[in-house]
Amino acid sequence: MQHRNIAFIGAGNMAKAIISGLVNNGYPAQLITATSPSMKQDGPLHNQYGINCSNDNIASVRQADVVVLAVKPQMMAEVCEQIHQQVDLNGKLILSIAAGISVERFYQLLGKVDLIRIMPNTPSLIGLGMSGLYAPAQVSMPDRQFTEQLMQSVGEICWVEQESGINNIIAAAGSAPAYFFLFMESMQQEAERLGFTSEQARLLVQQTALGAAQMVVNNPQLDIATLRQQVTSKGGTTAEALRVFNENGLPEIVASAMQAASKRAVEMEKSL
Ligand SMILES: NC(=O)C1=CN([C@@H]2O[C@H](COP(=O)(O)OP(=O)(O)OC[C@H]3O[C@@H](n4cnc5c(N)ncnc54)[C@H](O)[C@@H]3O)[C@@H](O)[C@H]2O)C=CC1
Ligand SMILES: O=C(O)[C@@H]1CCC=N1
Repeated sequence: MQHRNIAFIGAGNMAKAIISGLVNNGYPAQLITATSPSMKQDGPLHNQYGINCSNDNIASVRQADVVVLAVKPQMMAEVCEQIHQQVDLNGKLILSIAAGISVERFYQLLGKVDLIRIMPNTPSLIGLGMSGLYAPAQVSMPDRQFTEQLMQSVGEICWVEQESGINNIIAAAGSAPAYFFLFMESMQQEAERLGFTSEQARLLVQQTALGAAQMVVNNPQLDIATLRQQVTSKGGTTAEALRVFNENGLPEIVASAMQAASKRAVEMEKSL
């Protein structure tokens, strides 16, 4: 892929996940800078990944071709206004990974910049990310291709045509690792109650989750429902477990939870 000088503004969970995925996939570490207020030049991110670390957003944005805005949505206005006042962003590509900040809001904060919204998720850390991408019509093809390749280097990507699609990506992928973690936590707790040690319970759950996910990946010709049916013997144990899930409305709970995530992103867009 093409290599450009990238500055991550904000170096928290999500930025670290992308940086780790990029460096492990061979992106030149010397072309990556990460900033946060307490960042030391020779801090852990430098030692672990060999990237440049700084507490100076302005200097980092000035020397970058690509700026990844990776602070919390609530911090975004302050961070962008400071950048806008001090740096000419003309010719730079701005990538936002924030939930709940619209392109229109970024234009208010930064002027009419070249901007693409990315909605990644934390499995980018291990190269298994799932990112949604949205670019306004005027963004150039080379900028689209660069962003696509950047995120493909840490996982799979899905373009959305409408900006509102980013909020649905949040519901289906950005927030979704946490849904699976909650499900696995609940299973681990019950496995412990059934008498397994914490380590055994974790192994049982993680290996089963991994195996189930891998079966879905390896069998694109099979509906997920078919894989479920293959486990479910008539009158057997799985059928009983699934009956309890269904009687307690698991599909409806999942649907409401996803709608709540998307709705929250819409609310944030109105307030931030
Ligand atoms: N955590 C996740 O799974 C996902 C997060 N996102 C988005 O990523 C963004 C970051 O989220 P997290 O990494 O979870 O948050 P975080 O709280 O872990 O990271 C935020 C980082 O910003 C830094 N920061 C605070 N003020 C700053 C400033 N003035 N200048 C530079 N850096 C500053 C903090 O020190 C911290 O390193 C958010 O906008 C969120 O919506 C998107 C998809 C998934
Ligand atoms: O919880 C959040 O708001 C962020 C966006 C998607 C995942 N984490």
